[in-house]
Amino acid sequence: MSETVNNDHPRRLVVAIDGPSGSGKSSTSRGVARRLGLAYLDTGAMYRAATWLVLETGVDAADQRAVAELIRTAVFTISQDPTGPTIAINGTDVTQAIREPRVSAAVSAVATNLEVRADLIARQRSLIADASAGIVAEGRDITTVVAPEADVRVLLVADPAARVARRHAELGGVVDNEAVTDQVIRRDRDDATVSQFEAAAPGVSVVDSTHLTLEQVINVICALVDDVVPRAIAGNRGP
Ligand SMILES: Nc1ncnc2c1ncn2[C@@H]1O[C@H](COP(=O)(O)OP(=O)(O)OP(=O)(O)O)[C@@H](O)[C@H]1O
Ligand SMILES: Nc1ccn([C@H]2C[C@H](O)[C@@H](COP(=O)(O)O)O2)c(=O)n1
Repeated sequence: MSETVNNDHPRRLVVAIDGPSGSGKSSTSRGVARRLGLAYLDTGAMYRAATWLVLETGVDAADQRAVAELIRTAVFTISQDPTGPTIAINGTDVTQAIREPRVSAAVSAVATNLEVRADLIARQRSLIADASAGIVAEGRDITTVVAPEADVRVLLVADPAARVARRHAELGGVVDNEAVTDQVIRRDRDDATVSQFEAAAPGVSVVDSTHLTLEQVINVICALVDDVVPRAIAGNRGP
């Protein structure tokens, strides 16, 4: 399907999207960024890359100071192209490796390390500030902590059953339900101890994707952008 891209923005547009696991943040954010000609930042990928490094180096994930020190000195290299985002840490491309179940199982331990959070939040703010053509950034605390001043702030939600089913399908239906439920529901419970993504903060629009196709969700968010920054996408909607 061809898509019309508009990058003739009247000003630098920042779109912030938060939500629980499997709500569709990554797919939706990439679609919105593609349609509006914006960069794309997957902040979850940064926590995953940090976790990959912890596992790779054998640092004890429970040793919060050691983990924080390891990440503080790490170099992240991130491509913000929504058609093919990549991430490397200390020179190793981990774009695929960070999706492995061992990383998904361990990531909350790193993402709930408050020193690591402070470090990655600072890096994310700077990446957003440097995105000269504007950006769609997604995660758990973008609307509330990383970029509360974003032009458009969205909390993307979906019923837990839909989120587990989506993740199950994404993993080819071969991973047992208990493991998938752990990846989605248990991880949300742990992550929610440090970020507020279960209820919308004031000024944040809730979009429920349970009964919407991906295309419909992208349309809803582009319409929210249109409301806030009319010239950003006027006349440039994709099919
Ligand atoms: N509106 C939708 N309808 C049906 N399936 C969807 C929809 N949005 C996304 N999906 C599918 O659901 C799965 C999870 O989507 P995605 O990875 O974008 O979610 P996420 O919120 O970024 O998850 P996580 O936070 O765990 O990375 C993917 O397979 C994606 O194709
Ligand atoms: N801004 C963010 C982004 C992500 N996390 C945590 C939550 C997840 O456990 C992990 C990986 O995210 P995902 O790729 O599943 O979206 O990182 C966070 O705490 N804050």
